[in-house]
Amino acid sequence: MSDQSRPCRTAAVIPAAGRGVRLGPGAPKALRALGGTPMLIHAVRAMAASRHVSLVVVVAPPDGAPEVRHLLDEHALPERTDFLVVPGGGTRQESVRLGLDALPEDVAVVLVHDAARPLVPVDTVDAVIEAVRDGAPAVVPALPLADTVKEVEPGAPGEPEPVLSTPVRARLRAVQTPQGFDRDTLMRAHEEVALSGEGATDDAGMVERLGAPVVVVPGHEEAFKVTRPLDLVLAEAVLARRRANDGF
Ligand SMILES: Nc1ccn([C@@H]2O[C@H](COP(=O)(O)OP(=O)(O)OP(=O)(O)O)[C@@H](O)[C@H]2O)c(=O)n1
Ligand SMILES: C[C@](O)(CO)[C@H](O)COP(=O)(O)O
Repeated sequence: MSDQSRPCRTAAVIPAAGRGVRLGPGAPKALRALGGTPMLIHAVRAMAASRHVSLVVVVAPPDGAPEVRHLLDEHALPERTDFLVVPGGGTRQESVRLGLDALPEDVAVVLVHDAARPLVPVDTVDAVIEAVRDGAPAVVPALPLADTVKEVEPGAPGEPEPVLSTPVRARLRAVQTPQGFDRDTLMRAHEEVALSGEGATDDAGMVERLGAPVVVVPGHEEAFKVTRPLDLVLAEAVLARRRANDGF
């Protein structure tokens, strides 16, 4: 294959099909408002803010693809980026797989980014892409932990749980998204390492099971996941601070 015909585009797959049970009753989490705009639109803009990302695939709630397409059409998004919408599945792993299936052949680098991390800064996105382009098959942004972590023997809800061990905190990282991959490696992981039940909690973990190397680059405090109601309070505050700073 000549250099010119080699696949080279970078695409972002955004799983957005979750219900957001931990956030409480309401619309699917990705469609809930943050600063008056659906969380999903923030996440899409965060990916499209990278000049390297030329395609964004949004994985919508299973029965919500037309609504998501409509949302993308009615919000201002960069013209240089293409957008696709596909319906998602019952687990995050299934939703990511459905997004990967929609990628055109010329995509060589794939980011997988939670719609639930709407405020990731573009520098973090670019750092992940650069590490993949430099040759790492799988890259995760991550931060050191503030809390000490215990491994426990899970018990009944509300019952004391015996502690099994205390991992050395300095060796632990809390991982975020976007996670970046060489496309072939990620496809192979989803084909060979698909896990049943709840599936894998992140894509890099599936690549690890293949035996392929995964590296960590610095994450960002503002790339946190909106999971519980307090996270939404923090996200609103971060957004308000950004908007105030942009005003000056
Ligand atoms: N079947 C699913 C489940 C999750 N996700 C996506 O995976 C990301 C991370 O998941 P999480 O924050 O756990 O979202 P939910 O599954 O919606 O949350 P909950 O477990 O509280 O219902 C989210 O962007 C979510 O939309 C998905 O695309 N398809
Ligand atoms: C992919 C992820 O955001 C990395 O921290 C996380 O594992 C998603 O987990 P969830 O079970 O979907 O909340």
